[in-house]
Amino acid sequence: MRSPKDFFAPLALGAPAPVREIPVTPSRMIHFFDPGNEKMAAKVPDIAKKVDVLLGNLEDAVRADRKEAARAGLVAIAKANDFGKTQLWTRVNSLDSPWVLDDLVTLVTEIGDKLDVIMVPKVEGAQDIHYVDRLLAQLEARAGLTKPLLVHAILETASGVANVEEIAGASPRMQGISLGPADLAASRRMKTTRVGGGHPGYLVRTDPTGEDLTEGRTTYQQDLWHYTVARMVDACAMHGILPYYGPFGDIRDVVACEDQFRNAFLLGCVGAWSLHPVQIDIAKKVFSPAPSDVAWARKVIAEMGDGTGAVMIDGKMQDDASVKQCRVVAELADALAADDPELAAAYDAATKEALG
Ligand SMILES: CC(=O)SCCNC(=O)CCNC(=O)[C@H](O)C(C)(C)COP(=O)(O)OP(=O)(O)OC[C@H]1O[C@@H](n2cnc3c(N)ncnc32)[C@H](O)[C@@H]1OP(=O)(O)O
Ligand SMILES: CC(=O)C(=O)O
Ligand SMILES: [Mg+2]
Repeated sequence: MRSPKDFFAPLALGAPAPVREIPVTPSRMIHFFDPGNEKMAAKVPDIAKKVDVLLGNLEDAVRADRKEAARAGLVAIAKANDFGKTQLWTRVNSLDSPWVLDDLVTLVTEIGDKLDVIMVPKVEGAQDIHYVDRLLAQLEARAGLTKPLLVHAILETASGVANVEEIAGASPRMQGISLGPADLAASRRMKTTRVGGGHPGYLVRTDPTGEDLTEGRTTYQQDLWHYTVARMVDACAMHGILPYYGPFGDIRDVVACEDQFRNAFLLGCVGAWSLHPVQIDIAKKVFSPAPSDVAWARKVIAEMGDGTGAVMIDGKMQDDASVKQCRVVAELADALAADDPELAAAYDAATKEALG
């Protein structure tokens, strides 16, 4: 553990100083693509206009014999394009793999100035972040980078969950954490066989109403990921970094995908992954607050004045704690609306109606 006094010191001579605050730019969807897949790569310039984050994936879902092609493809795409405000991230291979060292050396030295965040899979504890932290500092110094790269961890091992608080605070580079439900299920020896989402067998049932135990008993499916997402959100909030839901693998089931994303949004996550173009608009819709919620938040803020005391608004008691929640929603809405005239108009129209 570094001394608090040294926490913000660069870890290599010539490396840029770490950031003091994680930049909070929109990241409602982290759109995954395989940079070695020519069909997908061809779509990237157009997709970049629709997403907050574009992520060149080098890890799982890229075949072993395509790892080098994916890495080279990402270098070529980054060099050939300027994605403007759309962030460019990558997911490198896991730290125990034969590819990760070349991933980091190549990407940082070739396109380190184009990359915003490096996603590290299968993080087990702070030691994994410390390793990446030092290596990145050395490579940043070699590449002459002036802006430090940020690090995002995937929460997808049982030990990662047990250590999530120390992972979140392991380095000033830590930008955020995503839930990785597929590898996490495997690591925990859960008996699911899918990528994220719920399971019909994970349920509670109402009490029996008579002798027949099968009659008249409603069942309610439960959220397999509630505990982990809530714990991840707390760890991230404690350390001033951003939590995300990860992938929803049933691409066809756009309805359940929206539900899973919304659960994460309500619990505090700022975004989720889109694996397929069809999931981009789902994430945009879910992780942009609804106009009616924004209008309500703005109304409470307006009526609460300096935020102290208690008032009744439409029959509901408001005080310091509820106005703080309203500020979270209103500030997020303002940040998103600043770059999206359509969203800004929807928020303003709903606010006008609510305020009369
Ligand atoms: C557990 C984890 O680690 S999750 C993270 C790792 N997984 C990933 O990154 C998966 C990324 N996504 C994909 O590989 C693909 O979307 C798949 C395999 C899920 C589905 O691919 P397909 O069967 O080709 O889907 P589909 O036929 O609907 O695709 C339609 C078009 O969109 C393109 N497309 C599909 N996914 C993407 C994407 N993520 N980004 C850009 N374009 C895409 C396809 O190439 C296809 O192009 P075409 O019309 O020119 O042929
Ligand atoms: C996100 C991811 O990598 C997983 O679910 O395993
Ligand atoms: Mg995984």
